[in-house]
Amino acid sequence: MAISDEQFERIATTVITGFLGSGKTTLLNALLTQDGMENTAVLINEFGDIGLDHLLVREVSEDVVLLNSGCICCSVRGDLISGLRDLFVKRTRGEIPAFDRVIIETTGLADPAPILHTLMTDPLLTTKFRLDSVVTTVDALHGSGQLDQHPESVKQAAVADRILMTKSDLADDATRDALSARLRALNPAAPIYPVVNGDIAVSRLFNAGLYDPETKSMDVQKWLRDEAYDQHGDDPHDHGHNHDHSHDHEHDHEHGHDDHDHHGHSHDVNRHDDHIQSFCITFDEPLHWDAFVTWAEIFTQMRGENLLRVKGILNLVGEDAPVAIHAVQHIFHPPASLSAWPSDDHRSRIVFITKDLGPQVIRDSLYHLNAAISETAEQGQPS
Ligand SMILES: Nc1nc2c(ncn2[C@@H]2O[C@H](COP(=O)(O)OP(=O)(O)OP(=O)(O)O)[C@@H](O)[C@H]2O)c(=O)[nH]1
Repeated sequence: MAISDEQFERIATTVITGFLGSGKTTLLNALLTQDGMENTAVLINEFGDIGLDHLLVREVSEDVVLLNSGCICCSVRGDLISGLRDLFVKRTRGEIPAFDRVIIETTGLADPAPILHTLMTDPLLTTKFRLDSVVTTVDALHGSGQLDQHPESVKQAAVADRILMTKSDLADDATRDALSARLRALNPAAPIYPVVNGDIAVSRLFNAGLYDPETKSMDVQKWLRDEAYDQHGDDPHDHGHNHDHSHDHEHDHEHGHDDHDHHGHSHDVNRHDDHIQSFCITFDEPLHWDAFVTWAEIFTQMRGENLLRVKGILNLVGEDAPVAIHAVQHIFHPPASLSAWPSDDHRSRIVFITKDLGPQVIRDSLYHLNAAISETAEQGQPS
């Protein structure tokens, strides 16, 4: 699925998030010593003890700008915009090296949504930078308690493309396994890598976005990973949840525990995280774009805070090729038109990680909106 080089001229951006003290700075320090990281610019909230002369490090403050809605989930970060713009201008003028990647480290208490919204919506940033991956650090020992007590910690795990279980040397097998199962239930598609002192190859963390710079194409299947989620079929009257947990998670954690289900999220674990659900909704019949847009407007306006992360590939009426959609809470990324289907599976598939919002209401509302628009379109046809 070749696409124009323009997409790849945009600078890949990785966001590192994770709870206070979960090892973000340790990770960043370790990453920056690896080969191939020489052209990386870093934006961090505090300088801390990072001191790498050859790198471009710039501090950003907690300057958050509320959009018209006045909602913190929908805010954009003015400092992030000015920080990235400033870096880009200096790069263009040759005042700093031509970095080809940016890493943004958030503060430990940050809700990552405003940062992602900023990268997804600011008109200048979206033409110069592309969100490549969200990497979330979770403390192997304290992560479970933090998920219980801090909603930001749950959001940080839910929006991740990659989860690093940091300080894996400090937790025993049972603790790591329980946390791993819980994280998998929260975010089935993100690979979970156990890490000690930030020691992980950068290649595992980058290139998680829709655009694959190695092949210069869009790798939808790798990005969507809908096979990792529970599937909810297209019959609105059949809400039997298919608990076929044939998930295919990458998982480096090898310590032979027979009592741990390495291939699925256990329902014992789900009970502890009753508010968060992850699922995939599929539609066999093509969708009307108007139906999807109407649905998206209603849900982002009314339930945006409950939509932690949404990704999908849509089969649209009248279109031969699919469209990729992507949202974080209230904000939808501009849809990306693909040139062809990635496989023979031409169903629309949308994966959701939600809070207090189940698949049935989402599925039914989109199904009925689509049916209503189909009916209207058919009635408008000359007989
Ligand atoms: N034993 C062990 N300690 C670690 C590991 N990773 C980080 N630490 C320690 O954990 C502490 C917190 O690590 P940081 O990297 O500062 O965590 P952070 O997420 O950047 O912290 P904040 O910026 O305060 O949110 C430090 O004392 C690290 O040395 C690890 O894998 N194993």
